[in-house]
Amino acid sequence: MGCLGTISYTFFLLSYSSRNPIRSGPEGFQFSRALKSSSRSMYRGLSLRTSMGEETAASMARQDERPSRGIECSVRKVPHVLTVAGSDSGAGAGIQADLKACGALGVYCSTVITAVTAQNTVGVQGVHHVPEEFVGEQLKSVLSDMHVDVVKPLKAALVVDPVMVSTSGDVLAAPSILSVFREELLPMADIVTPNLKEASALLGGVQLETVSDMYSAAKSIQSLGPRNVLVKGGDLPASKDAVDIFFDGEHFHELRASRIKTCNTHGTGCTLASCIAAELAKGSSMLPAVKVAKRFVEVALDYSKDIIIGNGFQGPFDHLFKLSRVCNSCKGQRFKPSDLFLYAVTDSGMNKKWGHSITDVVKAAIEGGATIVQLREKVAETRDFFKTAEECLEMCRSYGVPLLINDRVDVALAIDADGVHIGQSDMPARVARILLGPEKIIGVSCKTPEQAEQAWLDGADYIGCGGVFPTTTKENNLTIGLEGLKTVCLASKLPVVAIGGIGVGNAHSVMKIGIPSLKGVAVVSALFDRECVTTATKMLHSVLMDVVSTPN
Ligand SMILES: Cc1ncc(COP(=O)(O)OP(=O)(O)O)c(N)n1
Ligand SMILES: Cc1nc(C(=O)O)sc1CCOP(=O)(O)O
Ligand SMILES: [Mg+2]
Repeated sequence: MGCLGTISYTFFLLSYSSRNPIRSGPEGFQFSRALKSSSRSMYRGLSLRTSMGEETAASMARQDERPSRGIECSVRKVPHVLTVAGSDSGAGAGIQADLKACGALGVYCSTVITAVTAQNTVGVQGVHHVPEEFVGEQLKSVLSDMHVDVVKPLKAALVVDPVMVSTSGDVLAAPSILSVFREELLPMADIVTPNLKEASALLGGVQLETVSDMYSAAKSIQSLGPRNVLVKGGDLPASKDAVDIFFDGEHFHELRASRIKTCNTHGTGCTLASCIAAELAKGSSMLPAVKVAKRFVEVALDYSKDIIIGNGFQGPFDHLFKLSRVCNSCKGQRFKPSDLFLYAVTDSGMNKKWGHSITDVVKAAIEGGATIVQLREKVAETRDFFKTAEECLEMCRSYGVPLLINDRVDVALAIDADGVHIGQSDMPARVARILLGPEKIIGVSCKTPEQAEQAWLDGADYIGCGGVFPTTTKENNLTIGLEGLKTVCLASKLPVVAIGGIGVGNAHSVMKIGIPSLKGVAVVSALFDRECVTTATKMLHSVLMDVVSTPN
């Protein structure tokens, strides 16, 4: 593919309030003027509303003037990215990548199209530029309607993805674009995300061949004006990992991801920049946004490494790698969040104390109302654990109750259990997902919103959140309290089960926090450190039923 002339860069303009940002970005050299005038007017609009007081009141009044849609509804703000970019008919990059990446990260994305390309996995066959005035018109349409949802804009941010040389080495920009980047865009940017070739071009053609060169490049590019720089080292020769260098003007961060062996890398740059914008839209600060974005791309590539779409050298990947799994669960074939309602976690020490066999306590818990069982054997020999797990699986299957294995992905695989529960120091959830495949249930212990976000990205099905109360069952366990539980439940995109010191005396207070993602409680001693496990489980079940059947 040759130089595409006007398909010369993509940039994203992002302005946001704490919950409701707007991002936009143009693609095309001829578009820079339209962009500049549009962005100037956007900034004017924003600064008006930023000044609070009368202007904010006026903005809110305008919202109140919105025509009724005929339904009573409470207002819920949605993080909102506006992207201004070109269309890719092959749907791996450009606007299509932005839409998919934002959708996958739970962010609304509106679009202004600057060019329409005819392209596929082989290359770009044609480009049709949208006239500058019409690009401006699209911008105006979106912003004049949707800006009213931005009640408290705090600042504007600009993410610049300098699309000049693609990962496949295609030259996408005329040399003249360089001065536009250096003089106009970079000084405005909050972050710029060049790959190695683009970084080299921005710096007048310097050779970038080592990680140490990338550090110097990040520093030099930052001196051109952007607040943050991410030099992407995906093309670094002889590098085992995909190394990127992030520089915020003061500190460097070397971000590493495993290098996925796949040809399906078309659109990784667009996707990374979209994900950064989406995370910023959700209120993240820059470095965490970059980390989530990098991880998203790594996981998406891994999920898509074997897919075949098109006959060319560089295929697209599946941004919505979650979709097939969501659909499966809709069909009820695998995990149901309601299974977390009364989650029984076994303990061999307690069984020994009461002279119970593990199969007996699992049966007793299920007969008392347990909706899912986890075998948590911390001291058993592998051979014994395997045998016990096989017996318990047979028991659980006969009742239609899922059986998960604590920590031991190997044992889960060996007996074909329904899934695993893993903690922050166990096998990484993304690796467990790869080993177990898309159908098995994976739960991850999380104490913070960041861990919950990561669990979601890693392909987990639910999170276990605790310790809600102090417990003697797990040594040195940090207690996060009901407040900590609330914070994680509010942030989690996955269903949550609360754990730690929960029993008949306090289960009510846990479930009453009333956050929809909280689906139940996971319990060890209140079920198994008892003479009669069935009675103990029935009592807890009845407390939980009271909560769900009592109106607020
Ligand atoms: C449902 C549930 N939530 C949390 C945990 C704790 O898992 P982890 O942090 O890995 O600690 P151990 O259980 O392995 O000691 C859990 N097991 N189940
Ligand atoms: C296994 C476990 N994980 C926890 C966490 O906080 O992640 S607390 C815990 C022990 C829960 O036992 P009990 O119900 O007896 O308090
Ligand atoms: Mg564990």
